[in-house]
Amino acid sequence: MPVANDAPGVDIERTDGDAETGDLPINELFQSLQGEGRLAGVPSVFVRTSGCNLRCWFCDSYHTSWEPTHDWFAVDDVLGAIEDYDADHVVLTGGEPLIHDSSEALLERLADRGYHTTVETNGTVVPDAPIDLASVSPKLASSTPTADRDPDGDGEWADRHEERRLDLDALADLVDTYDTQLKFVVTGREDMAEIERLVERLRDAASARVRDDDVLLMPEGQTRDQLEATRETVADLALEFGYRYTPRLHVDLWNDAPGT
Ligand SMILES: C[S@@+](CC[C@H](N)C(=O)[O-])C[C@H]1O[C@@H](n2cnc3c(N)ncnc32)[C@H](O)[C@@H]1O
Ligand SMILES: Nc1nc2[nH]cc(C(=O)O)c2c(=O)[nH]1
Ligand code: SF4
Ligand SMILES: [Mg+2]
Repeated sequence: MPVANDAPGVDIERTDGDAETGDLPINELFQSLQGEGRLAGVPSVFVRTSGCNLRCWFCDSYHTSWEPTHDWFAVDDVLGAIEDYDADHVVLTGGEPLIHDSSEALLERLADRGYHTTVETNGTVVPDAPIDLASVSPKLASSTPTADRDPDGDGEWADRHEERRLDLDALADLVDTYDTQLKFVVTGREDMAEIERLVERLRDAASARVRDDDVLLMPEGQTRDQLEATRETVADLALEFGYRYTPRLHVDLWNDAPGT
């Protein structure tokens, strides 16, 4: 449900608020099967915040990054909307959910209520909040919106994206603080050298162990047709390098329609 257009099944009051008031900019809130990662297939409520500190050219949530749309909601009301569903798992995603301080308040409240929480994050921000699974997707060089790939113009985000996309200290902190999966969007074999180097550096920097099966390769693709073109290559790379493959179930099932 893009909450900016009437959201089916969710009846919460918009506020006039902003970050100052402790509200959250919400792009959509819906129930689906977790499509990615270790918990793929688990029914979950998804809370998608709006706004991101990066601009991946392939972002499948364009309306939270390149062209953000949202309404503001009080954390209590977001919690109420989640509780309207019969679910044990909540996935907080975006955009980049951890750029909002109020995401921490929401995570605290969800933990108090006994929900299992997954946070989908690009790994550049370390929160101070309880999280059951940190689903960290560090961004590779192949994500950078160079002029030829900028969906929105002439590459004006390329430098900022490049400067911000990897923060080894933040990644090590996340790995040391939370149960973490590292979920790389793979566009082709060219990405593997960077993944191997990053995993090695992270193993040196972090105290916690990073197992090969904590490293997930996810094919790039926003549509079934695009995935069709990348998934077999990426599955073969997972076999070759000994990492885990993750499907994108929601794309296979529903072609990544809004609210899925
Ligand atoms: C939209 S992001 C939101 C969370 C956070 N900003 C991040 O990037 O991890 C959710 C997940 O979708 C992945 N993703 C985004 N666009 C994709 C695409 N075109 N193909 C495959 N995965 C994609 C991201 O890497 C991340 O794992
Ligand atoms: N079904 C489904 N699973 C997902 N896992 C991570 C998602 C995300 O956008 O962060 C996502 C999503 O958008 N839909
Ligand atoms: S970090 Fe996540 S939300 Fe931000 S642009 Fe990249 S994929 Fe989209
Ligand atoms: Mg998604």
